[in-house]
Amino acid sequence: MIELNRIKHSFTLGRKGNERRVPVLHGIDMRVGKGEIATLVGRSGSGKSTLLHLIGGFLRPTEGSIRIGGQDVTAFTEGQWADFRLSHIGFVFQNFQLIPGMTAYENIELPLVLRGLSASVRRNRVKEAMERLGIADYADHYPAELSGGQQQRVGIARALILDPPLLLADEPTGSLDSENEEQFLRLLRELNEERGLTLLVITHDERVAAIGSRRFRMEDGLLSEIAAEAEKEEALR
Ligand SMILES: Nc1ncnc2c1ncn2[C@@H]1O[C@H](COP(=O)(O)OP(=O)(O)OP(=O)(O)O)[C@@H](O)[C@H]1O
Repeated sequence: MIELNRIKHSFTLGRKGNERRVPVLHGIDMRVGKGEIATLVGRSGSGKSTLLHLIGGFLRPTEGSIRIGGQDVTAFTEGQWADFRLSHIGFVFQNFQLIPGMTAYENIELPLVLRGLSASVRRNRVKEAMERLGIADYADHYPAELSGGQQQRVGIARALILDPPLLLADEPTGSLDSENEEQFLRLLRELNEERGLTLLVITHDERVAAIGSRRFRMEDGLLSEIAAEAEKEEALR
């Protein structure tokens, strides 16, 4: 589902004429198969979010290539990325990124509007998603009128309303208490089992990292697989 080949990324800092390049990712190879749950840990500033933004098409790699769902997306234009994201990738962030001037219902409906679906199809799908996530009573609430856990569920409903095969999450439980975190992890596992949803989750939290069938670590812009390391140590014993 995700295939990264020799990915390098540098940011350019400073004023024009006096720029300097700051290398952040130094050659990343990563394969995540369909239906896998991948988790990514690593110190602050190690390059985790940069990697996620590359996979989501918000940044372009300085070198290397990216395939998602078998498609080479490396040279996609902005327009191609916008279409591709809508149908292939859902995003969940720590601070939920809901649109404050829209109700919970309208936030979840937005991807369906962008997709040009009819009002009756939209109504049925949003209703079903809200019931599934236990937020049907909050349809008319604005984000500021919802708890953190409820906002997170609205964010997930919006991310998955078009049934994308891949969900990318950046510190999704960072603002949740432990009860909401547990509910959220249960939901991710269910979605993975029921729909074969592929997940890539960045986290600082060991409990979240533990749901990964594939566990990766970023260290100074280099990626390694944790389970593979443990197996290697086992083999050397
Ligand atoms: N737009 C940008 N311009 C310049 N440098 C950037 C930019 N975005 C990130 N960086 C730098 O790239 C490095 C990696 O940042 P990144 O956000 O990927 O780290 P992270 O591992 O996700 O950290 P955290 O866990 O704190 O979110 C950092 O040194 C950061 O300062």
